Amino acid sequence: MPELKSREIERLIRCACDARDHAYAPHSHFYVGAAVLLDDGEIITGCNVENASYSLSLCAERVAASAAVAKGYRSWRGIAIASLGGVTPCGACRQFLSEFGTDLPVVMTNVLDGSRRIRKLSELLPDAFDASNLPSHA
Ligand SMILES: O=c1ccn([C@H]2C[C@H](O)[C@@H](CO)O2)c(=O)[nH]1
Ligand SMILES: [Zn+2]
Repeated sequence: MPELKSREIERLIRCACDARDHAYAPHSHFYVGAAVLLDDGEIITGCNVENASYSLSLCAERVAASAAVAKGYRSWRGIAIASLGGVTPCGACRQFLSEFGTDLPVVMTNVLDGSRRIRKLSELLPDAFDASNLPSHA
């Protein structure tokens, strides 16, 4: 994928794997890390944060994305997700991420063997709901 250089992908994956070490997942025991690459090369990470009231749990992707926004960064070059099996983001996260760009490259890594798949967010969520669907949109 032209937008990300291979050394950037490796760095992003490493950060997502490191963030996964902080995952708080005492209920599912499914540990996930995510890392967002910013335009200036900085990387911001997140992990899943579960709750005894299950539906309050936060996915790693949304934690990382929100942390980036909270630091003032809304323009990203890519996101990596590290998990057992290299899972794809859930539907809620696809929608959440699409707010900030449908072209975003999503790197999904299996922590067991380092294998990865890369897809554009628009491939994972075609025809996303966006602001143009709102009545207030000009
Ligand atoms: O892409 C994914 C898929 C799942 N999870 C989390 C949510 C929950 O804490 C646990 C099990 O679904 O994994 C993520 O963080 N990202
Ligand atoms: Zn999710």
